[in-house]
Amino acid sequence: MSVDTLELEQDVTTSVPGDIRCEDLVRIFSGQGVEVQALQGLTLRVDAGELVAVVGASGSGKSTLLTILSGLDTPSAGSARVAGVDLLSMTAKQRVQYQRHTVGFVWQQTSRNLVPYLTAVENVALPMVLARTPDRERRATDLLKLLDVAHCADRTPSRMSGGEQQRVAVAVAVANSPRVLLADEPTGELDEASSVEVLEAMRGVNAELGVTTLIVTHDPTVSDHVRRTVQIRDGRTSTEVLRRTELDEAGAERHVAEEFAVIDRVGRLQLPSDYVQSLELRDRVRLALEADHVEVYRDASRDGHAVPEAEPEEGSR
Ligand SMILES: Nc1ncnc2c1ncn2[C@@H]1O[C@H](COP(=O)(O)OP(=O)(O)OP(=O)(O)O)[C@@H](O)[C@H]1O
Repeated sequence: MSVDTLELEQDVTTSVPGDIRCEDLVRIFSGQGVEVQALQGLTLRVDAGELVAVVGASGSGKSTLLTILSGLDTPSAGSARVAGVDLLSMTAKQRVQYQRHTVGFVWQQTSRNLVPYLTAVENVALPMVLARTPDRERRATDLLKLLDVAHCADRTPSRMSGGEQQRVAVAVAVANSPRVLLADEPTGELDEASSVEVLEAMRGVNAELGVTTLIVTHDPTVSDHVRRTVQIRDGRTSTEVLRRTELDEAGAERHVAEEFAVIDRVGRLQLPSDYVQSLELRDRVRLALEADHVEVYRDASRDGHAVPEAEPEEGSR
């Protein structure tokens, strides 16, 4: 389905760069004398209209980040802004507005996304009833078509597959034209084929509606469906994989994926653990600044070798 058949209320022209901006985000959970630092200075920027996946091992802080971005939890320190809204200083009333209009969510549990006794079209129309959006049924029908689940319009969730339920859930999440769509493990309960359908449907919604989309998952295959994948490790963004398509000499398309380390505002970066392990780096490393790159060396003094002298800086005595 093309965009012109779906009336868009999304005004992407008013979007400013950096629809999601988290800086030095910290979330500490404390209880029974134990403190857990779920987020340890996380920095993340997602521009308007981008589709980004956040991946990471269990316990790395993905859900904590998403719960904060959805306005259900507040960070202990740092800053978090979504579509210009400061999540640390929202009033209760602003929070309701934020959750109703600025962000849409898709949760892992299909049962959490849909009302079981309503049909698909009624589920999609429901958030629009609360927002008093006109022409609800037509928009709901158009969204179901966009998500390729028009055939489910009159079915209740129990008569749909898991993948169909999640695609209807995406339609519900974007019903009120949010600026940002957040999804927490949207394919967590699905088989591989259904997961691909849901991820492709989310990609379609991102492309057609221009809604900034963040998918949080532990499924590394999500990288095949998005152009940017951010890896969280120990409550911090560590690396990013950017994918692009280029033409080779014969004019054939090929997909290229490049991995980058994330560097924060003050210059901190985390080396990939396989680099650290393969060179047995620990405690400290020696850095050398070259014309267009930085070199990282194992601390030779630990190995009992003489430490090579650093080159004197030009102009120094
Ligand atoms: N309410 C809470 N109270 C105490 N600790 C918590 C709470 N929520 C999360 N944590 C801890 O914070 C850390 C990060 O948890 P989080 O759920 O964000 O990770 P995750 O990457 O989403 O993991 P998973 O993929 O298993 O869902 C974990 O060590 C977790 O045990």
